[in-house]
Amino acid sequence: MPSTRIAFIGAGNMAASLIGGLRAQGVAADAIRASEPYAEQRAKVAAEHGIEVFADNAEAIQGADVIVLAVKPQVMKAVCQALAPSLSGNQLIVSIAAGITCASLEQWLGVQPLVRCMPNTPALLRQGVSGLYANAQVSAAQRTQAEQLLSAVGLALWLEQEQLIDAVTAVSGSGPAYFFLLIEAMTAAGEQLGLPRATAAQLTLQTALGAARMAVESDVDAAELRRRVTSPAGTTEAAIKTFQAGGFEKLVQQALDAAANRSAELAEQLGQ
Ligand SMILES: NC(=O)C1=CN([C@@H]2O[C@H](COP(=O)(O)OP(=O)(O)OC[C@H]3O[C@@H](n4cnc5c(N)ncnc54)[C@H](O)[C@@H]3O)[C@@H](O)[C@H]2O)C=CC1
Ligand SMILES: O=C(O)[C@@H]1CCC=N1
Repeated sequence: MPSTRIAFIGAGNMAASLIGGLRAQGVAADAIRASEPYAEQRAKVAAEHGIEVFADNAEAIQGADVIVLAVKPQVMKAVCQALAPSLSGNQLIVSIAAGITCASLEQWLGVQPLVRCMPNTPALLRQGVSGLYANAQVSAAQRTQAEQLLSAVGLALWLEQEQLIDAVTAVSGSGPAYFFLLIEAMTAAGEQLGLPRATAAQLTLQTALGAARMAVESDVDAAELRRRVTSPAGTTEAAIKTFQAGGFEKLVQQALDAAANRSAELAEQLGQ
């Protein structure tokens, strides 16, 4: 993104991941600014990425083509309302907040080109995935800018309907935590079976990595890969039958429904 100037409002985990991805792609430090109320966090992000980090949000957005809203959903209204008078009409706003709709952002900021998106924490390793939705004010050039921003840290997938952001949040936004939970549970179970904890952890982690890479790189789907591990009347079948007897698929659906519902609920609670 050679000539695009980007300002991040909030320099926490997700902003730092995005900034790291942009810098790794060769975006110049002086093309990126950020704002952050905590002095310690300002110093950390400035030192790590070589960018200027301001205490004042309005100062950070001066001259920016793209403004990334990376604060928690609960403070978004106050942040936007305070920022609104400092915006110039055609700056592209990219919000990464869970459960904050374009309608709310338009209400707080005025009508602006807006991209609402949902990234995830593997962005830190440039292995993230994001769903993006653009409102009608976003130009083709701004769509490209938003896509380049999110592509710097992983895959970026456009959505035709804003509502689908709730589903993206449930699948991939929160998704890393589900895999971490499985890693925690498998490590603990391996330890219960007598393995030293460190060995159980290594076996689990390398298996997760190997399985994910196989699923990504193979030309057959996950169901077929699973079938190939599962010998008739063997050990895998014994484990899979146990998962399924406990309602595994139904539980996963219920969990993702809960996440999507919470995203919609946040929009209700924090909106307008
Ligand atoms: N953590 C995750 O897995 C994901 C988070 N998100 C969204 O990203 C957003 C940020 O989340 P995180 O980076 O995890 O949180 P975080 O708490 O690490 O970062 C938020 C930052 O905003 C700063 N901040 C607070 N008040 C501010 C203000 N008035 N002006 C400017 N900055 C202010 C905080 O000091 C903090 O550094 C949230 O809206 C969340 O919904 C989206 C996808 C995944
Ligand atoms: O838990 C959350 O609300 C945020 C959004 C997706 C991941 N973390």
